[in-house]
Amino acid sequence: MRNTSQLARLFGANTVEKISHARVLVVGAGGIGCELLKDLSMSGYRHIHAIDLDTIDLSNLNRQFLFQRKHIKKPKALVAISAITQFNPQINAQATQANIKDPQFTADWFGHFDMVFNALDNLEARRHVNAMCLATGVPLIESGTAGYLGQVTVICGGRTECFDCHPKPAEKKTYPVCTIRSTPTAPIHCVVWAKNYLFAQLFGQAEAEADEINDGDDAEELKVLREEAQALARLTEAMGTDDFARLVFEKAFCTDIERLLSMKDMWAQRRPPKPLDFSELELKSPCADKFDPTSLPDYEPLTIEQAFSLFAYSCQQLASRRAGEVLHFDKDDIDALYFVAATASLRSFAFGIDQRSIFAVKAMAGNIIPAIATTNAMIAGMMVLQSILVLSNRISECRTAYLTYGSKRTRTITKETLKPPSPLCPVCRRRYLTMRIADFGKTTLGDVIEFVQLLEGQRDLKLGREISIVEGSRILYDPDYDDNLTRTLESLGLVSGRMLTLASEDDVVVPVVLSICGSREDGTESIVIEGFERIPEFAPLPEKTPSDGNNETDDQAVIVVVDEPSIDLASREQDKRKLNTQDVDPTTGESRKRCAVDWGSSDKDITILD
Ligand SMILES: Nc1ncnc2c1ncn2[C@@H]1O[C@H](COP(=O)(O)OP(=O)(O)OP(=O)(O)O)[C@@H](O)[C@H]1O
Ligand SMILES: [Zn+2]
Repeated sequence: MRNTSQLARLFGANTVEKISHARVLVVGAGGIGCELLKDLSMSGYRHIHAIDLDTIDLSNLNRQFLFQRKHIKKPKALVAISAITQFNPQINAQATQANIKDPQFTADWFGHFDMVFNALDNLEARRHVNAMCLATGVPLIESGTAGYLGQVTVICGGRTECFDCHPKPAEKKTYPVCTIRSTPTAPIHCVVWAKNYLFAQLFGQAEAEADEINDGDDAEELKVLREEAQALARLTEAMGTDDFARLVFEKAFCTDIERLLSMKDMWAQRRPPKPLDFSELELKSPCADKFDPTSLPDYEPLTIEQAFSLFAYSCQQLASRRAGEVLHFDKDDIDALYFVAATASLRSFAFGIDQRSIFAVKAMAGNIIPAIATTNAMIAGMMVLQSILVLSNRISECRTAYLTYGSKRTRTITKETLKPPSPLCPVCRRRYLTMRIADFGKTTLGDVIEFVQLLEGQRDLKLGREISIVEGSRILYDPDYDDNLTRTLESLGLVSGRMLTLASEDDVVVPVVLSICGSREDGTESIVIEGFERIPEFAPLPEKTPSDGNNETDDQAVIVVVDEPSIDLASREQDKRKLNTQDVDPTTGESRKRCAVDWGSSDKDITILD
């Protein structure tokens, strides 16, 4: 760590003092999280809590530098915290392996931190942390990266835009390694396998690391990886010979599938795959020399014979090029695309999965964005700089910063001032209230409802009489479900710090944080409500017109679309450009950027074998 005098020269002695006392939470110890934890510990932060639900994977090691091979399968948060503690033994860091959305992380728990850093990879968790920070008034530093693009912003409830002030692009799906390697069930799984595994292993950079794998905790998994890499390495020796296509085919669509079939348990509840027969298909298909790939339909799924011919043809083409260069998949490289389309199609035939056209495969394969360590490092650094401004109460100097690359802008990093909360934002418009309850063991849900209805008459919560009460995804009460009315909050598992959502029939939402108040001095009220002074003053929402599809009124109404990438490449390109260009704020008419990255993108997850 830099010594205190160096830090004081950089940030000022007062700020260094504040940094050393600040309690900060880092959510996510992956690509950005590892860089961030290292930077925080090197910048004088001492009270750091990291949380991550995941364990370390072989594929994380190329960019998550706090992790080593011996840590595979160990919890990310724990290993990351132990690594930064070695950099600076004076820090008082804690780690938790858990989902940040778990109810144990109550509003009270969030409220104990001075600042929260999001280093996440999905929209849902980001939105949750955003809501918790707004509810508790804790500043949030939000971040995201996608390939060479990155973004950092600061969210201070009531003062700045929040994460939900503008609709985000739909979230994309993540793919566990075993789905890709062993149990594909959808066309995209086959495309990811063809591109990231088969193509990369055969024609990309030789995979040296598999040879260095040591036996350890996860010897089984590593052994299989090593065997697979070695078997493919042996095949590349046959590249350029007449046998090459047959050997690849037999390994990928016969031997490997037979190996999977031998794991009987795996197929107890699933349809087992069928190995494909090279000789049988060879007899039915024209040989590679006479085959013309341009005769294939671009927009229709291939037949198995067409897929086979395309496979043999593209193998031959790529093998002749591979002799002189290492190949990288590029959706515009026609040989590479043909190989991926053909092998994805053959795998789909083997596993009984729907077929996709070459055009659709191009869209799917082209959408995969690699995670880049340098981008993560730059974004993490910017997060720390923003955090120091927040701690010094210089929020007005905080900026949303964008990292761009390859665009026409001359600067790689651009910034823009923070905007006030959007009057249309369903999350910022909420009235975050605190309900103080004297005794969770005595107060019933019925008491709470009675109290809210009384309050409605006095304070105009805009909930009306027909309210429902939800905790997370659990419905506790609605007008058609009153089973819990006589149950105490304690018996419903509600403890201090949990957040209840009160919702009206018209989707007006009032989040209420439960809190214990002990016995009240006057001994009269068992429930009181606080926080009205924090209610933002927004003008009423304009009447909705039928074309206003975008303005959600409540996050419970949001459907996170999990779909495969659109096959409309032209509009995808337009969408991508939209993400990076100036846009007009509908509420102020001002020109503004929306975002540089896809906040919900988990595409990095599918570069499993990079
Ligand atoms: N709800 C959540 N609670 C806690 N941690 C989460 C939650 N959602 C995601 N994370 C963590 O956020 C981190 C995001 O990091 P990153 O985007 O680098 O993903 P990764 O899984 O480490 O890498 P890759 O996906 O490229 O293999 C991950 O470690 C992930 O486990
Ligand atoms: Zn908002």
